[in-house]
Amino acid sequence: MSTAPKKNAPPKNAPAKEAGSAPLFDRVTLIGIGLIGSSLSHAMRRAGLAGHIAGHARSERTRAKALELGLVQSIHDDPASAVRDADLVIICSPVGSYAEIGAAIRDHLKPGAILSDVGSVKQAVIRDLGPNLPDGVHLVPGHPIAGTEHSGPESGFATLFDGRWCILTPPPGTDAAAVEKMIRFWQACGSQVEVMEAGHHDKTLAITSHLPHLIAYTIVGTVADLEEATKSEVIKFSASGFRDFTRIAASDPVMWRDVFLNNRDAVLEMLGRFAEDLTALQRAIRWGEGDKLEALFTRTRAIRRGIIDAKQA
Ligand SMILES: NC(=O)C1=CN([C@@H]2O[C@H](COP(=O)(O)OP(=O)(O)OC[C@H]3O[C@@H](n4cnc5c(N)ncnc54)[C@H](O)[C@@H]3O)[C@@H](O)[C@H]2O)C=CC1
Ligand SMILES: O=C(O)C(=O)Cc1ccc(O)cc1
Repeated sequence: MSTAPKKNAPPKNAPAKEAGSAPLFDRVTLIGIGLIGSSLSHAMRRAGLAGHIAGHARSERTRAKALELGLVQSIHDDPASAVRDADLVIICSPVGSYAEIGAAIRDHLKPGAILSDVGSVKQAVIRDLGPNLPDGVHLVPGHPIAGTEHSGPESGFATLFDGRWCILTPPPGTDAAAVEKMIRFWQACGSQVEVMEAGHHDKTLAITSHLPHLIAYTIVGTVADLEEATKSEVIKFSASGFRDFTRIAASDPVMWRDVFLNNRDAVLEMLGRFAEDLTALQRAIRWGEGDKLEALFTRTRAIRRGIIDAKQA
């Protein structure tokens, strides 16, 4: 019997919804209905967070799928009509699309509405969505640290955010009640929430998420460039280490292009440090400096054990 958590099980750490209590938001609009947008719909419906979920998707196929799967109660081919009367708008598309979406929706947002997102970088989001927002609209950017390598409206599931962090990066001076409401929203979706400054978020995620993805894309690309006979042997005998890299390197190309283009400075800074450390390892291998290799591998093993212990605590 499988011991994996059920994908539609109630969240462990979310407050239970009282029978008959009003939803947190009367109307929520999702812009972009892929992995994260569809997972949010599942999680919101599980917790009864929205009176009505509206959606915007560019393609006819995604709009039809979103209705068929019951992810939205209304679907719009134009973002401006999708956000009309919404109390909460969550942009769930690649971050490179935000400037265009912001320009299309800003004059149609309801006074008092919260504008949020799920993008993997945060300073660029404030840069692209913050200016020219109407008075009374509250920008509360967010980033769930939860995902998979899959994309599209069929790939979402209700438990994606359970027990995972969601980081909120409201710009200084953001209405405290709007931030508090988004904390409650994400907790009800199953997450633990941390509020942090956007620049700090981008530096932290550059090393914990963006660089690991870049390394995975590189190593799988290196294998792809090997001559055919060697490549088929690599695939045939691939140990789980390489297979883990191939999973990460199967992540959405447009989404990750936009992450690297929009967190350029922090990624380049971490990449520089990584390249120096890699060169030091190369040198240790060349000169047979086993003590250096063993000392590093001992330190990194302790980090892994620390992560596992922290999860179990
Ligand atoms: N995939 C992951 O594991 C995670 C992704 N994120 C962030 O979530 C966001 C969405 O990613 P996914 O759901 O994974 O991607 P996805 O590829 O599954 O879905 C994105 C959807 O946005 C649509 N889209 C693109 N440009 C658009 C535009 N101009 N207007 C409206 N829709 C547009 C696409 O057609 C697609 O349907 C990204 O910003 C990403 O950085 C955050 C955490 C985890
Ligand atoms: O699938 C994985 O291993 C991930 O790392 C998912 C992920 C991708 C991007 C994010 O901004 C957050 C989480």
